[in-house]
Amino acid sequence: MTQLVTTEEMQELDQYTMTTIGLSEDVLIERAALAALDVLGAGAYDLSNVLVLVGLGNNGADGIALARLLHQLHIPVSLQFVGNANKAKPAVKHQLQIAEACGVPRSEKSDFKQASLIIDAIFGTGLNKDLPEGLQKMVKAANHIESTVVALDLPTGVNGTTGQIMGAALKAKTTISFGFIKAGVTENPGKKSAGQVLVKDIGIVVPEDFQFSIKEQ
Ligand SMILES: NC(=O)C1=CN([C@@H]2O[C@H](COP(=O)(O)OP(=O)(O)OC[C@H]3O[C@@H](n4cnc5c(N)ncnc54)[C@H](O)[C@@H]3O)[C@@H](O)[C@H]2O)[C@H](O)CC1
Ligand SMILES: [K+]
Repeated sequence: MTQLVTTEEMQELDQYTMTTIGLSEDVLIERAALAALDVLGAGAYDLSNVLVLVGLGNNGADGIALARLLHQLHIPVSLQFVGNANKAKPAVKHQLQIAEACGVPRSEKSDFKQASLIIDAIFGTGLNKDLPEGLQKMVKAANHIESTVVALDLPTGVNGTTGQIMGAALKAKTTISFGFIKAGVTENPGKKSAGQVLVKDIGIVVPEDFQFSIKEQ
């Protein structure tokens, strides 16, 4: 049986786990990164030159933590910020500090064609409007050269609740859903962007009396 969630429900469960249960944001980010590493390590992906694209929110924090884990395993990886890193959330800046201390390489403007695998850690459940023009162009360029993309939590550009495309959406080979599968990757057009959808437990706790809006399938 699969329980689907809306992005609002996922955010509520994230908050409950952090504020009521007391699992810290950094622990959830680390578990998300370890869960993604588990998928990447299963042998189905070319890890010869991994490019991690990171946004300014916690989806980006997941990506930076994953880049650090890959680097520590001597896998060739580089981090590229999408957006102004100075405007990033504290959790992102903290992960960046750790990654830099571990020597994770940064790239300003990567050549997607050189990457054997792109990790999409730009937007997750926090996407709340159409992608900025510049990012839409980048997404269309990456889709055009058919880069292999693994999306963390949601493919960037897909509305996690409705499955609508917010201007443009990265086309992923695999989407690694943290905690629960978001409804948006089960409905077209979002479903077409998500590729194979996996779900990985990262320790999210559901309150006894929590009412899911989507019936379990
Ligand atoms: N919340 C948690 O405890 C955990 C979340 N995890 C991961 O984090 C994302 C959700 O993170 P959040 O910071 O809420 O949002 P995003 O990273 O998806 O988005 C970043 C940020 O960007 C702003 N924004 C939204 N839409 C746009 C837009 N079109 N243009 C520009 N900027 C935009 C908005 O302010 C967002 O906050 C979740 O998917 C998980 O991957 C951890 O895995 C676990 C803990
Ligand atoms: K993403």
